[in-house]
Amino acid sequence: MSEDAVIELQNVSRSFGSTQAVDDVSFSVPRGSVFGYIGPNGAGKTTSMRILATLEIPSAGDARIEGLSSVNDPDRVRTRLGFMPDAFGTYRNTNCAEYLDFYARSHGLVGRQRTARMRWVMDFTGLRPLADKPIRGLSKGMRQRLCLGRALIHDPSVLILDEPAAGLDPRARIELRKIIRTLAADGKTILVSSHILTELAEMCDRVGIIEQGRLLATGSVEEIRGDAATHRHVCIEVIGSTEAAVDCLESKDFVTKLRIEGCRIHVSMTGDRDTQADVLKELLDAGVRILQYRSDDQTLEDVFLAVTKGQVQ
Ligand SMILES: Nc1ncnc2c1ncn2[C@@H]1O[C@H](COP(=O)(O)OP(=O)(O)OP(=O)(O)O)[C@@H](O)[C@H]1O
Repeated sequence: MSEDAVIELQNVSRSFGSTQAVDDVSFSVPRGSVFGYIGPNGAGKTTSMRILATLEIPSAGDARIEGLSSVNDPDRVRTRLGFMPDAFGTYRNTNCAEYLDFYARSHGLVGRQRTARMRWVMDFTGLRPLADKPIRGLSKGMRQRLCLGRALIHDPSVLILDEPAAGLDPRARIELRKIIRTLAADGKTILVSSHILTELAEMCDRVGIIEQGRLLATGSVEEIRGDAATHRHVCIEVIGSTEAAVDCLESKDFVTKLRIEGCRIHVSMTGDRDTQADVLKELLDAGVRILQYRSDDQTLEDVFLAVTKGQVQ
């Protein structure tokens, strides 16, 4: 296990008949951080999360939670792990308090310990006013909170949350984001999947992009933005005439487009971060006086579209 890796997939593969749901995926998540798992429908997110959560056996590779194998040591893994599935079944006449109490008992919590834990979860998730409400009467947002409460009831150190923001309104999403950050600040290690890419950008320390079972990129949002781009957009503001800068830029065949706006030049080019840095050096060497040289930022959606091919299986 790599040092400090609390959640770890090691060359995990899983196939269902001819479908390769997860194909040699490896990544690790250090303690107290949030890792976002992004991918289109059918990419393999749920399958890999279920493998970590001891609910699925990989065809190859291993999944580890705090160094324990989800495959060989599932009982011990379950004590440390809270899993929030993308869909959860409930008994419709059960109320929130009964539901949480059932899971608290299943985890072996007794007496004052169980009462204290129930109280904490109700307060943390904001469910206390709804304690006596039957689950069938809960809104989508409140059901998600209940499901998160269930995952938290035994105070696990690791959380795996499969699409927790799906179907939530904007306010509920913001609240969920805050809850996840609070849990991470409290030392919990969290793996969260989503289609809502901008959500993950703000909530995650690192992200992984998966498509057709293969992990295409991992890193901080900034790193992925930089590495994924094969097209770069730069805005250069010069002092005085733009002529020398334009001459220099036009001599480069990787520069695909120039647009001049007063003393600003908007440049599109093919290449990586090194290319972008080389252009700055060449402009300075050519005597161009540069006031500003900045990337026109890519959104996480742009990155996602650049990295994935839109293939589904
Ligand atoms: N039990 C199963 N039997 C057969 N095929 C399965 C099974 N579970 C998953 N698959 C297939 O494996 C692939 C990956 O599915 P998975 O649910 O892991 O993707 P996902 O990224 O979570 O997708 P979504 O965002 O739509 O939930 C899909 O092609 C799916 O149809």
